[in-house]
Amino acid sequence: GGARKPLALSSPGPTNLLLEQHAKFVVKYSENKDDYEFVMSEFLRINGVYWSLTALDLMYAKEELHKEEIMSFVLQCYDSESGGFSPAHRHDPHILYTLSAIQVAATFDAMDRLDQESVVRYIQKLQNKDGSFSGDIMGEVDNRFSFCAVSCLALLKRLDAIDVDNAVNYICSCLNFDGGFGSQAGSESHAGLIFCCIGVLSITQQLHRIDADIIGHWLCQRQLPCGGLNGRPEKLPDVCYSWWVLSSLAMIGRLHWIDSKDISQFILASQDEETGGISDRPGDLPDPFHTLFGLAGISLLGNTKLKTVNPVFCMAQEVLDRMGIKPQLLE
Ligand SMILES: COc1ccc(S(=O)(=O)N2Cc3cc(-c4ccc(C=O)o4)ccc3N(Cc3cncn3C)C[C@H]2Cc2ccc(O)cc2)cc1
Ligand SMILES: [Zn+2]
Repeated sequence: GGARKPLALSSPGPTNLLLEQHAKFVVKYSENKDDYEFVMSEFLRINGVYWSLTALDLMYAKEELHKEEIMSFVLQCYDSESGGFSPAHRHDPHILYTLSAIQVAATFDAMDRLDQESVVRYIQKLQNKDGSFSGDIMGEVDNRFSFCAVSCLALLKRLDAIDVDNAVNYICSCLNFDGGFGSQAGSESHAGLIFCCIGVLSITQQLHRIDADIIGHWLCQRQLPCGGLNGRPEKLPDVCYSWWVLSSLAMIGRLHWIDSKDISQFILASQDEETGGISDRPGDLPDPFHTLFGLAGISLLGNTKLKTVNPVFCMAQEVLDRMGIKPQLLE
């Protein structure tokens, strides 16, 4: 009980961006296929490919990975019976992995390798009568899956394949009194779900359905004395929340409301000087997931050593420009 003591940064840690070391960390992580963690993390493998590839792309280093090798891995995850993608060969398909597969193909400009019509049908079948989306045939409903579905279809240029109005109405039915969104109607507000719901409204050009000042206020309250951002009140700061909060603020045109110097310092202090990579907070072990979202957050805050990142898709902006995809952003 009682307010947690603010996370005192033991040492300010690294204050400059260790780009070369992060590129090495990400490449090395995806190469050591034998160790225990790598095998045990098979359930997230294709997501790990998206996190690693996008982190490298933002650092102008995506050539470090072999396009053909990765695209053949992605296609091994394709389940031709359902039209969906699994995390690794012979696992069950899920909308989370289908989004990662499409994001990797888009980044490599290899969308023509995908059986696009079947993927569209897979996503179509996941929409429920109330407009919400399930993640797979097990039927669990979550606004994360609405974001995945709408993002996939936007990248496939096939938003016409679902009932967009019903999907938007379901999202709006989940708006909480504090201006935030949770996983389902009535769920507690959470920064990651606010990102997903604002992302759906941005892609469907419906951002006028929310009050940017009220949500912007809730998002700025996520910043702690140590500079880092948390995902909900009373939680510890975490680098990946800097992405969910900053990208949400960017979509609603309120990014200038947050103290960008302090949050940059928190992300830079979460870098690992020995191994490279970024962890969830200073002193913890780095991983590709937090490395991507830390770099994407720093890019959003204007660091020009990194490519411009699109706040909705968390991919290099140049990829969306090449594909002519323009989600709505409030000024
Ligand atoms: C180490 O424990 C976990 C817990 C959840 C997951 S997850 O896949 O459900 N997921 C993404 C996630 C990934 C990692 C991670 C470690 C090594 C790698 C290799 O690339 O990636 C670590 C954490 C993590 N989480 C959990 C988390 C992050 N910050 C706080 N927590 C509790 C997020 C979780 C959910 C998720 C978020 C975004 C997304 O695009 C996909 C999944 C993965 C590992
Ligand atoms: Zn995290």
